[in-house]
Amino acid sequence: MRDSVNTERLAFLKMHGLGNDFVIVDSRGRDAVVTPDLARKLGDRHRGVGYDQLAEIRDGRDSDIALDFWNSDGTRAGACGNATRCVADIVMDAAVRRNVTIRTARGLLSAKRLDDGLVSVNMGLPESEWDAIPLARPVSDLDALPLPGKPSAVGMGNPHCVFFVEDADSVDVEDRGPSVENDPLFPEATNVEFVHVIDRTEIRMRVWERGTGITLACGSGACAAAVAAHRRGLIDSAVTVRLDGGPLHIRIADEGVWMTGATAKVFEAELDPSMWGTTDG
Ligand SMILES: N[C@@H](CCC[C@H](N)C(=O)O)C(=O)O
Repeated sequence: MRDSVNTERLAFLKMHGLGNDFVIVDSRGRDAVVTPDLARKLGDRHRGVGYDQLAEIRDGRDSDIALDFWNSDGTRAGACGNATRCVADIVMDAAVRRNVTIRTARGLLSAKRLDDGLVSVNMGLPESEWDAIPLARPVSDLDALPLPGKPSAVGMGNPHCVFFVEDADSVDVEDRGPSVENDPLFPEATNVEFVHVIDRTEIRMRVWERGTGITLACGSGACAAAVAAHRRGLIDSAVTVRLDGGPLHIRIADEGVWMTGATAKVFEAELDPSMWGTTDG
């Protein structure tokens, strides 16, 4: 056996949801191709393509499609709300449909196109047990974690730590994000949100994403922020989350947390074979 050079070009699509940007690889009808190494290489904004998350589309068994998510540092993510909306957008377009079901590590999600063209996804019910979020140990109150600032912990298929601050715009996210992301209270690390309440239907949020860093928007983070604010009695069940990249509309319902917002295609391209290694020949 010797290594032979991979000559296959890998097609991908670049999309974004409010500036939260994604590389989308369609692996339906074949084995998965994304590895931690490929995810890291592709995620490099200088030597690769650059993205916040990579979404690999897989064949669905009990759903229309399945989705795997990767962060730009090569780690896996259990949920990615904006990438789910972006993929739902193109899958619904291709099938000339207005709804789609998507199997993710988080569970079975459903998405639909609204009359105004925006894509809405039901991100499921928030996790409210410490070991499902997950936290490293039980805490007496998920809305007053034993950390400076007493943030809230919310699981949306991935962990979130939501800080309520006076002014989200004046938080040094790059300074505060990484230490919370890697606090031992979060055995799988965490996404970190800084939020202030504008009124009962509007909040402002900035985010530090686990495995990626500062992003212009985070869909699961917006859901987590709304859930935390609602649990604290600060907002109604429908709220607009004002992110650096634009607004996301969140509605907390009995069947799950709905997230609605814009999606955009950027370009389609093919990855040079040299970028994605060798195969045994
Ligand atoms: N941008 C995403 C969340 C991405 C996953 C996250 N970084 C993690 O590791 O959990 C979204 O729109 O939800």
